[in-house]
Amino acid sequence: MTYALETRGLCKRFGAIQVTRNVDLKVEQGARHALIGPNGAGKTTFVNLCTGMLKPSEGAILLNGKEITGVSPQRRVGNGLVRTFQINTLFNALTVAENLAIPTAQRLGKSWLPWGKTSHSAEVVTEVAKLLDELHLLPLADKKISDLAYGQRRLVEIAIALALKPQVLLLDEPAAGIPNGESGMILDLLERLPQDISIVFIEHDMNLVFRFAKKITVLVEGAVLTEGTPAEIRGDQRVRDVYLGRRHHG
Ligand SMILES: Nc1ncnc2c1ncn2[C@@H]1O[C@H](COP(=O)(O)OP(=O)(O)OP(=O)(O)O)[C@@H](O)[C@H]1O
Repeated sequence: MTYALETRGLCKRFGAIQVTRNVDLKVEQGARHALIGPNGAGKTTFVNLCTGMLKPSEGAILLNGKEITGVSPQRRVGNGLVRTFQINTLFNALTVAENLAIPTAQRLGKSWLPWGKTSHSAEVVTEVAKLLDELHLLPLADKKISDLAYGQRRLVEIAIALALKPQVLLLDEPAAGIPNGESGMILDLLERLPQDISIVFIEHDMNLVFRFAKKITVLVEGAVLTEGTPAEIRGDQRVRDVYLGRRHHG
């Protein structure tokens, strides 16, 4: 079986500190795969290893069966492995459509200067409108990022990653900072994503995790504690112990 994304024996050490321990993760095609674990479990480090922002100390990363361990972060994006960007990478003075035009133009190999109307490419404009429509975000198209509510900015972040046409999308805490009870707007968007995109997401909002994930991997102290379906993870006493703050010894 060829996995959309796979890691084999992935390890990361910062000097004497081992942050990722022998992680074998298999992300199936079209997955809705959550990576959970307490603070400091190594989730963000794992994502950074997958995207190439960090170099592993040992192990291999495969995208659709092809090893990408030594491939640059930019080429990984070109190969279809995309992560969400943090909010502070949005251009506040530009509109939502203009923010989306930048990665769309990049993917289509066109230049895009929002302030130079003559450089507007019809293809970019059409693609942006199509994406906004698919995500039900057309009403936000002409709003400046600075005028959006926090949760809406998080939606734009995901849209920007989608503009790069990912095969594997890594979402780093899509609902972080969104007030309790409002994460529904993120779930609505996630549920509208094309089924053929394989999604790996880190999230602390367990409500969102249990509603969206089909498979959950639990990381503790840099290693995989266990993985399974939401029902299996919900019923696992070791997972409960970890979240209640008791150390795991088995
Ligand atoms: N550059 C670094 N040098 C040394 N230690 C690091 C470095 N980056 C991360 N760590 C350590 O690695 C551990 C895992 O951090 P990481 O941010 O990956 O965890 P996390 O599971 O994403 O946590 P959180 O849920 O709080 O975001 C932490 O103890 C952190 O202090």
